Amino acid sequence: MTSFSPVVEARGLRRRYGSAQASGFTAVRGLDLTVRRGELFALLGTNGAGKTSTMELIEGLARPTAGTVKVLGHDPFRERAVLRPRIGIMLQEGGFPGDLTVAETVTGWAALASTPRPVAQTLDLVGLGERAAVRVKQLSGGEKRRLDLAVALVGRPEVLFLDEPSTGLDPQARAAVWELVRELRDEGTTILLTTHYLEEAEQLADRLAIMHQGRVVTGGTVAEVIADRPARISFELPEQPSSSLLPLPGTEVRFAGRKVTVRTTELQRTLTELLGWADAQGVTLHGLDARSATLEEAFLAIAAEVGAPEPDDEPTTPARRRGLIGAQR
Ligand SMILES: Nc1ncnc2c1ncn2[C@@H]1O[C@H](COP(=O)(O)OP(=O)(O)OP(=O)(O)O)[C@@H](O)[C@H]1O
Repeated sequence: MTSFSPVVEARGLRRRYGSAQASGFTAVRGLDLTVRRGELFALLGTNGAGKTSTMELIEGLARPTAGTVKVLGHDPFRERAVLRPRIGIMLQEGGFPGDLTVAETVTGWAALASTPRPVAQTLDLVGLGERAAVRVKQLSGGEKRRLDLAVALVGRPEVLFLDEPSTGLDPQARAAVWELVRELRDEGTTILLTTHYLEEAEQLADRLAIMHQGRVVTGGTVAEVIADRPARISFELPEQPSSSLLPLPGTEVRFAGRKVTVRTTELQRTLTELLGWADAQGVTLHGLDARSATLEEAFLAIAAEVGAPEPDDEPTTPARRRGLIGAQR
């Protein structure tokens, strides 16, 4: 495998729970995903979109119903023993024995690695240094989450899989986890994480994909994902305007009293036209604000646009028709 080969490459992945009959459910429906060496890739999606089901296939914890997945050039399910020392996995629930202490738990996992981090250093990294002697069953929810992260990190993995790493953490602990994840990426670790926090993806991800109903609906950098979404300009006029007064072709203009909101896919051009109009009219645009779409707006629009789940054999969604699927580069 060359340094240009992807670290994770999934093609046409499918995962079906239960039987092939009507009682079964296909949670992953032909998913393509590429994670490059050294990048931090975030997998986002609505509840039940299939993120965890996908992660488990990539982690080698389950076998795909169809399609292929390679991690560091290996089949993660069949070549688990080869991959195990090179990857770190943080599951949604670590489920470690409650009677062991924090230090004993991490020491046990360190023993499986060829060049582990020192246990004390690992616990300090995740903010559990003071809790080393505490039994796992006595940890708070947030502390358990940090123990899950410590176990994933202790083997100095080349690739780190983090399933909702900051869920259940208070804002301070979440910021600390983000900082740690950033440091690990900067040291060269490839990271694939799932999250419900769009801010987390915006802050951390080099690239991301948004899943819905078992498929990747859109992907790319944050800027690429939001590029298709209309930007918004808002301002207030001194008196209630009439729509004919605002010559802004190709935009959607809404009036609420004196307040005006303009949605446009060409922010610079519309803003130039608007300012030219205001200048010519001698009008002051109070509280003028112009901003690109946010990731949250893109996410909500995707969730709203894609309709009810299709039958398994019907691979057509509005998003697929728009050519968005597989857009991640
Ligand atoms: N063991 C199972 N048997 C049957 N269906 C399952 C099983 N596990 C998951 N599912 C279903 O597969 C779908 C995808 O679940 P998954 O946990 O992968 O989604 P997710 O994107 O991780 O969701 P969340 O954001 O809520 O954690 C859901 O509809 C879920 O009910």
